[in-house]
Amino acid sequence: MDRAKIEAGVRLILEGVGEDPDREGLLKTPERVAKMYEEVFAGLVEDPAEHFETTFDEHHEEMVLVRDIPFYSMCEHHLVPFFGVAHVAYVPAADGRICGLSKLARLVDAFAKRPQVQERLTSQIADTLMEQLHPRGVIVVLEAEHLCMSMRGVKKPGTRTTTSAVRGALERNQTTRAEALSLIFARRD
Ligand SMILES: Nc1nc2c(ncn2[C@@H]2O[C@H](COP(=O)(O)OP(=O)(O)OP(=O)(O)O)[C@@H](O)[C@H]2O)c(=O)[nH]1
Ligand SMILES: [Zn+2]
Repeated sequence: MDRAKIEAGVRLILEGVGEDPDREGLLKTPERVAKMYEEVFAGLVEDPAEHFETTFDEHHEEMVLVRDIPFYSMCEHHLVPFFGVAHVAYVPAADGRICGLSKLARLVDAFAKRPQVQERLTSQIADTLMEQLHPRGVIVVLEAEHLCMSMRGVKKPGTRTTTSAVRGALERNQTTRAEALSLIFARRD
């Protein structure tokens, strides 16, 4: 990532809004923001497939669901955060492999840490899981609040957007899909 370019851009934004980028409190702001962007856009320089180098041959053919994976992403239209939880479930194939549970959360992060729209983030997680594990099916559900809808524009704080991506057997088999959805949306208390 080109830190100098980000810093120059932030300085221009500060000037653009009528601030003085040379006043004490703002002196290090371009540098801080550049460091922050390196962190929140780290997914741009990461290959999500790398998280699936280690998998296990477990012959488990029932559904695996990791629910409530917190994520933070950046809306590509306004460059403000959208954030919430991801639920990722897959059904391993008969001759298929399972992955470490943490890898599902790493996969979510790899795609969340980019300029995104929620729909694409959801599909990318599902498609990569299909490619890497060749499972019978995958379902990914994301629930998120978009700050571009809360703090500005239409100003509707508290709205949550739910997106889903269903692949493979879960797409075809209504009973398995219903089971996944009832586990995902089961009451938490
Ligand atoms: N589908 C989709 N839309 C998004 C997402 N994040 C933000 N948006 C929307 O992207 C749209 C951009 O619309 P524009 O009309 O180009 O931009 P705008 O004038 O700033 O729109 P307002 O937010 O309505 O003020 C807005 O309706 C946002 O709510 C997302 O993840 N998915
Ligand atoms: Zn936005």
